[in-house]
Amino acid sequence: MAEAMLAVIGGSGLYGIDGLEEARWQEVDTPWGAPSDAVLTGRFEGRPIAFLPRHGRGHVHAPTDIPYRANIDALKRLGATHVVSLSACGSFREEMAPGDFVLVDQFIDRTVNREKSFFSSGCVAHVSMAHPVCDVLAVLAAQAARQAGVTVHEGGTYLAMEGPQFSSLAESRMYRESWGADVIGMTNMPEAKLAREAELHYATVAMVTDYDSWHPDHGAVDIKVIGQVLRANGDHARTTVANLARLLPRAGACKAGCDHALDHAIMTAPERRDPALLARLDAVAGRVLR
Ligand SMILES: CSC[C@H]1O[C@H](OP(=O)(O)O)[C@H](O)[C@@H]1O
Ligand SMILES: Nc1ncnc2[nH]cnc12
Repeated sequence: MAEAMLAVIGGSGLYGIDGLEEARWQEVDTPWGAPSDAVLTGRFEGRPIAFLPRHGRGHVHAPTDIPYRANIDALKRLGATHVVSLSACGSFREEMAPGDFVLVDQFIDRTVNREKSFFSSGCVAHVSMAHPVCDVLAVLAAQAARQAGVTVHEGGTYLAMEGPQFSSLAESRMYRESWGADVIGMTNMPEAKLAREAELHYATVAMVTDYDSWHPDHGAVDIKVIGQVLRANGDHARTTVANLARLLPRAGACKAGCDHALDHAIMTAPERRDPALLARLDAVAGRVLR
């Protein structure tokens, strides 16, 4: 089995991490275009780690325009086996309060304007998304966040909306009351789908910044308040990453079978596959295509 390597995708407010040995920002070319930014690589207590700011340094990419495929391909190409997303989110639950972290275990994908798969005509594949999160990685991330002093909620459904505008009050109520969503954000889809196609273990640390717009005592979500919570959360997020890097070597096999998600997924007959598409799939699907 390949040595576990942690990659972190940093969301809003998290554009770098400190304390890496041999730290360097590395440009990575991918067949899917350029990633959001260069990737910060290095070692943490001797263990390899990669960090990619999802919106780019200086927050240049809107949720719709993030190059999700290039990001996942670049991390896989660098040798990552485990990807943790750190993401700001709104909360639909009273008990999931601003400052808390939620280890999401399900997603509802409401995004409509993004490239969602590495596969297409010429190499068709269907992976399972029944259990989109790596249970082993999520448990370790929860432990890492608790060690950092954060209130952690294990399990929750993340609704991914297109954005960039926040939800209306009617949408906020519908997601909360009828759809059973627990948190809301704009970026974890198609990221989680692509990580599964690339056979990466994936988990999300959803950092609650607000109560969206449903809460009678909190009024409408306010970007100024989100910014304040994100700044206050910065140290918790960075300590969680450091703790997780220490815990990761303990990761074993997961129930979702993340690292062999493509075992029976490709439908297109070998002789009918498009060589140009196969070439683009070298990193994400090389294990089953070689
Ligand atoms: C800054 S609030 C809205 C913005 O923050 C979240 O991004 P990320 O998941 O990268 O932390 C949310 O999804 C929106 O893109
Ligand atoms: N309420 C909210 N809706 C969507 N994305 C968010 N990111 C942080 N808070 C959010």
